[in-house]
Amino acid sequence: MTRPIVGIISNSYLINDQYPAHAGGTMNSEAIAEVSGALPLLVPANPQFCDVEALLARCDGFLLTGGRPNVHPEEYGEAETEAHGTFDRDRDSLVLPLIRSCVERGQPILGICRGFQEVNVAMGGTLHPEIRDLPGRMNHRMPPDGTLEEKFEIRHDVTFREGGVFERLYGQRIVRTNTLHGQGIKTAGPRVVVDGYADDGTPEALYIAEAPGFTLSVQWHPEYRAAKDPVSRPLFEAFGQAVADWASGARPNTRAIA
Ligand SMILES: N[C@@H](CCC(=O)NCCCC(=O)O)C(=O)O
Repeated sequence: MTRPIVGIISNSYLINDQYPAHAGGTMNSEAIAEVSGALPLLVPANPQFCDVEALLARCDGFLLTGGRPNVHPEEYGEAETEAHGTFDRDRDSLVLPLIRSCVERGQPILGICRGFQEVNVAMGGTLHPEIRDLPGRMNHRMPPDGTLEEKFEIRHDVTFREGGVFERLYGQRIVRTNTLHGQGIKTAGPRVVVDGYADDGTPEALYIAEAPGFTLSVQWHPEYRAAKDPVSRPLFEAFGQAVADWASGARPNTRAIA
């Protein structure tokens, strides 16, 4: 049987500070291939090379990966400041409409870190430029000079809403996760259900209310040690099931939900 195809949203890099490239972390491909059971296909995140319609037709679901550049504040109606850091306007212009189409059609998406923030912005929410500057918040950024193990170290609890989707997925209300981000959700979009929080109040898990398909997204990085980590594995397995269903031709009844 052919495997379902998951489009992995890439990031733009300069190799050796010179050669422009689209790249995706190997751990994303590993999680999709080995835990979700799908074929990972790297998507150049730039509307110059691919359009939403073609992606929706070719892929069975999308992994909205993490990424250093932040979603541009104009996408949520705010002016750019120095605190907003660097951007990737090409990724913004491809991925935000792609998310809205997937939500409407019921085509599966799994958002991670920047991808989690993109889902909120695509659905009408806003972001804080730097959450560690907010009173009572911890620093959620990775140590700048650490090893990979230190950067992806498990650092805080996430508590899920009682009886919510994530509690049902994990069979428990509290899990422990890594954390590698500077921004965070300020206001949730009208249909964005924040289903889990860190102890300092930072939104960590969400889904889209009344979406016909899989929309679970997380602020942490489940792609790290996805096959072994007990918090990562169930999420990638559930996403794999959703993309397999989509690939088999199963379509959610969007009319009943609208
Ligand atoms: N830029 C956003 C999202 C953070 C994020 O996705 N981090 C992953 C970094 C992966 C990499 O190093 O390329 C924020 O800071 O909140």
